[in-house]
Amino acid sequence: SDYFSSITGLEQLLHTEQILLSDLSSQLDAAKTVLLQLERELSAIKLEHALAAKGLENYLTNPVNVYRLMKRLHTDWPHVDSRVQQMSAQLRFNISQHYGLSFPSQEDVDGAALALVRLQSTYKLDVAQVAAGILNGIKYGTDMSWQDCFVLGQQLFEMEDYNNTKVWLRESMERLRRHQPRPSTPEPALLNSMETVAQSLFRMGDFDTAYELSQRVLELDPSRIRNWHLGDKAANLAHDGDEGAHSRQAAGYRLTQEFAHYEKVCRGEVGPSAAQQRRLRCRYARGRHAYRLLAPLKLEEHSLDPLVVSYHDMLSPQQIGELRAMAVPHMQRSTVNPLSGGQRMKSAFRVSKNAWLPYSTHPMMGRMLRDVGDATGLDMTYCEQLQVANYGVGGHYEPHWDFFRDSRHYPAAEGNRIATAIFYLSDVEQGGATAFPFLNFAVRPQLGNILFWYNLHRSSDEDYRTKHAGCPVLKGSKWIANIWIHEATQTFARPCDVFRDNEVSMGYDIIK
Ligand SMILES: O=C(O)CCC(=O)C(=O)O
Ligand SMILES: [Fe+2]
Repeated sequence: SDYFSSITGLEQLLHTEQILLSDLSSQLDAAKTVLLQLERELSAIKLEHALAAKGLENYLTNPVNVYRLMKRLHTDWPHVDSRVQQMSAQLRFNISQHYGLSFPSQEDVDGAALALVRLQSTYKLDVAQVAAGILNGIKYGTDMSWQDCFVLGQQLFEMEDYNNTKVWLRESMERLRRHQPRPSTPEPALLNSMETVAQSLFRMGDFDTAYELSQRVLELDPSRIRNWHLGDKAANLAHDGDEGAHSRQAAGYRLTQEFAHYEKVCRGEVGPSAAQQRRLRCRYARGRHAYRLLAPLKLEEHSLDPLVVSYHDMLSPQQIGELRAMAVPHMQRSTVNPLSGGQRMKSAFRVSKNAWLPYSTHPMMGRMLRDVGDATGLDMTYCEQLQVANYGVGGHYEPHWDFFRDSRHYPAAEGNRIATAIFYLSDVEQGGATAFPFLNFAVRPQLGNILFWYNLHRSSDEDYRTKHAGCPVLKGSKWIANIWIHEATQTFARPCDVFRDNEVSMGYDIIK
C-alpha cells in the first residue's frame, strides 16, 4: 500500500501496468492472427455460396462441389470451431493471475484524489485547466474524461469534502455537455452512482448541482425518468433530520485564517516587508573551519530574528544521487505524533515517505553532519539520525513546529530540537517550497543547498515564530534530508540567556 505518497511507489505501479499491457497485447496479437485467417476462410466459403446461388442444380451436380461441401461440413467447420475455442482460451486475460504485482488500494486512490484537490485549492488552480492536464499554463498530461472528473467528485463526496465535490462534479457535467460526438450510454453502474450523488446533493440543499447532474443522467438514458423522484426542495428540507451530519466539514485548521495565509505564502502572494528585506544579505561566511578561507560558505539570510539562513552548494549532484539511492530501500510512509498522545500515525497532514539513516551508513553522511556543525558552529553530539524524505506530486507537510512540545518525546539528557538543517536533494519544478507563514516567506528547494534555522530562543523556550511547512509539490518530486540538532551540548556554541526572550513569540502559539 501507500503508492501515492512518493515517486518510488508510483514507479512500481507504472511497472504493473506495463506488464498488464504487454500481456494483453500479446494475447490480442495472437487472437488477431487467428481472426484474420478465419475471415479469409469465411470469404472463400461465401464465394462458393454465391456460385451455388447462380444455379443450384448446376452447382450440385458437379462432383467436385459436392465433395467440397461434404468436406467443409465434416472437417473444416469443426476445425473452425476448435480454433475459435482455442482463441477464446488465449484471450483469458485474468488480472487476478498477476498476484505478484503491486496494485493500489482504495486508500491510494483516495490519497491521489486528495493530492489533486489539495494542489488545485492551494495554488488556486482553475479546475477546468487541471482537468485538461494544464498546470499554471503548461500542458503536462492528457485530459481527464468527464467520467474521471465524476469519480473524483464522488470520492470527495465520500470523504465529506463538499466544497470540492461541487467543483469537480460541475466540471464533469460541463465536459459531458461539451462532449462531441454525443457520448454512448455509459454503464448502468455509473448512471446509478450519478443518481445517488444527485440525490444526496439534493438532500443537502445543493439543488443546482443536483439538478445539473440529474439532467445529464436523463440525457444519457431517458428511460431513467422513472427514477426522477427527487421530490421538491421544501419537502426534502423538512424531512432532513441529519443535515448537520452531511454538512460536517473537514479538519478545522484548514478553515482558519492562518491556513489561508499559509497557502498565500506557498503561492508567493505575500513576502517580507521592504524594511525586513533591506536588512538581509547574501555574503561569504567562514564558519569555524580554516579551509573556508579558501572555499567560503555562500550564505543567504532569510530572517535575522529568528535566524533562518541558506548555505548554497553544500552537496554535489553526484553525492545527492548516491544519498538518494541509499535511502530508497528504506523509505516508508511518514508519520506524525498525534496531539492526543500515543502511537505515531499516518496522516493527511504529512504526505511523504522517509527513511532514517545512521551517519555511519556512509562517510558522506558523516561529512554532512560535520559540515552543518562547521557552518553553524553548533555541537553535533546530539543529533537525530539523518532523515531522508521524498514528497511525490501533491505531497506536503502542513505547518508545524519542529521542537517537541511534550518533553516525553526527547531524552532529557539531549534536550529539545534547538535547530533544523534541511539539505535539499532536488529542485522542484513547481511548488514544494519550505514556507514560514509567520515570517512571510517561502524558500524554494535548490539542489545542494542547506536551509538552517533555530527552533528555540536563547532562553531555551520554544520560538513559535518558526512554524513552517513543506508546501504541496505541484510538479516534480521533492527530496530533502533533515538533521535535527539537540540543545544539551550547545552551552558554548550558543550560550543561553537568562533573559527570557520568549515573549516575542508567545503570540504565535496559536492552537486551532
Ligand atoms: O519539506 C519541507 O520543506 C519541510 C520539512 C519539514 O519541515 C520537516 O520535515 O520537519
Ligand atoms: Fe519541520
